[in-house]
Amino acid sequence: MPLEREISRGRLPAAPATGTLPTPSPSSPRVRPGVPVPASSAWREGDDPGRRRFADVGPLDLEAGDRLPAVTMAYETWGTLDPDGANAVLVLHALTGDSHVTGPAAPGHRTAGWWQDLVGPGAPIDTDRWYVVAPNVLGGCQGTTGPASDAPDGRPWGGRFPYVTVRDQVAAEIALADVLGVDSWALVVGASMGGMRVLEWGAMAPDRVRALAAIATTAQTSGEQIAWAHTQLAAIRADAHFAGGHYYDAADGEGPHVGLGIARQIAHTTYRSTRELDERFGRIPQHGEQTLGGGGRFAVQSYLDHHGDKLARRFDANSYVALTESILSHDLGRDRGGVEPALAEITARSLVVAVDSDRLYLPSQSERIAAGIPDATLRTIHSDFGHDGFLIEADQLGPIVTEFLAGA
Ligand SMILES: CC(=O)SCCNC(=O)CCNC(=O)[C@H](O)C(C)(C)COP(=O)(O)OP(=O)(O)OC[C@H]1O[C@@H](n2cnc3c(N)ncnc32)[C@H](O)[C@@H]1OP(=O)(O)O
Ligand SMILES: N[C@@H](CCO)C(=O)O
Repeated sequence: MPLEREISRGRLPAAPATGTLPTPSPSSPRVRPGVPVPASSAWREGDDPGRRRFADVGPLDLEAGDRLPAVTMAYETWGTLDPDGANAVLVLHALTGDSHVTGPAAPGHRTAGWWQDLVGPGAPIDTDRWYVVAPNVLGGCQGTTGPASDAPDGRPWGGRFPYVTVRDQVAAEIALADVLGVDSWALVVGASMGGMRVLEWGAMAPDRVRALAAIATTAQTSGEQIAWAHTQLAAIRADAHFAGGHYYDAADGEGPHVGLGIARQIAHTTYRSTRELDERFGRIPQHGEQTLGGGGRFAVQSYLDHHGDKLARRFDANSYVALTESILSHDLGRDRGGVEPALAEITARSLVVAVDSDRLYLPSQSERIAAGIPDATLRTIHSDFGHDGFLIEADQLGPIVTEFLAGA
């Protein structure tokens, strides 16, 4: 995709005075733990694209020592599970993604699927062939148990939500696979934070992952990645409306939208490349704004304001904190003798994809993964857009995934 120079002309609408925080509101009939969902009951894309399903997967003992007494997983499926169960594909979303991988915007999903060009009928992950499952991550805010869910006392967990690790998130996804009756996945695929879970799937359940694809990710969160995350967490926690995570019942109805927006702005800068920000925006003033002593913004400031505001309207700050902390915890080598020994134990046929301009999840981190997994192929996407290349460069990622799946 060519680098565009288009600058939005519009000013943003004012941020809402009161919060409209998304809260999990499971409304579909629940799947009971241990009761497989018959393939024939899986809803087909187009039937009701906004309808998530929910599975109660029971209690979860967490790595850091706490216990979630009840976990609900929200998920969507496309396609039909073959009678032999051999065609199941698990798609794992990144930090602020959700289960809506593909399909049109619909109630509960304000936008079309985030991997629309990669997953769907006739797409590289062809839902006419594959039974695709996409859960919302543990700790998230799109239907799966997270900080906005009710604790046993009937009030939202809020700041009391326990620390969850990437391994806890995968443990919850393994429990979901049990509920769905999927014994082994033909492919587990994800990028960024989703890629961390992909690797943990390969390490935690090697007999249940026949192939994996880890995209724009790392086997171990680095010091620099922790540093970027730290300032994002600090921005949220410094917002007086955060109140230690106990803001759902705030008397003034306010949430920490400002802090969350700033966190997103920091993050979004790391998601894009130096070259893009310089060539696309450079020093151009935002349309109609005076930057030299006039209190106005450069276009890139307006762009970041836009992305910060947009996330603050659709995401829960407590989930952002919980998921960011899970990223901090990520270390495939923890209690496994180190990263290389852990990678060496992964038996799945593996695809590792780097984005060459990614300055957050560095190509060298993908190289390390590919060098460590015995049966791994490394491919590189060439992009002007940095880390977000995994979302933008479907025309490159698609053929790579198609080729990899051809060997399935
Ligand atoms: C698995 C997952 O990660 S799911 C989550 C994926 N979704 C997100 O991350 C949401 C945030 N969005 C993004 O990160 C990106 O938009 C992507 C990766 C989805 C797509 O990237 P691009 O197509 O390059 O979009 P880009 O970064 O240019 O953003 C476009 C937006 O910026 C706005 N914009 C561009 N320039 C300016 C400006 N000067 N001032 C204000 N707004 C601006 C556009 O109007 C557009 O707004 P809209 O998205 O509300 O329509
Ligand atoms: N845009 C992606 C980047 C993180 O990988 C997200 O928000 O999840």
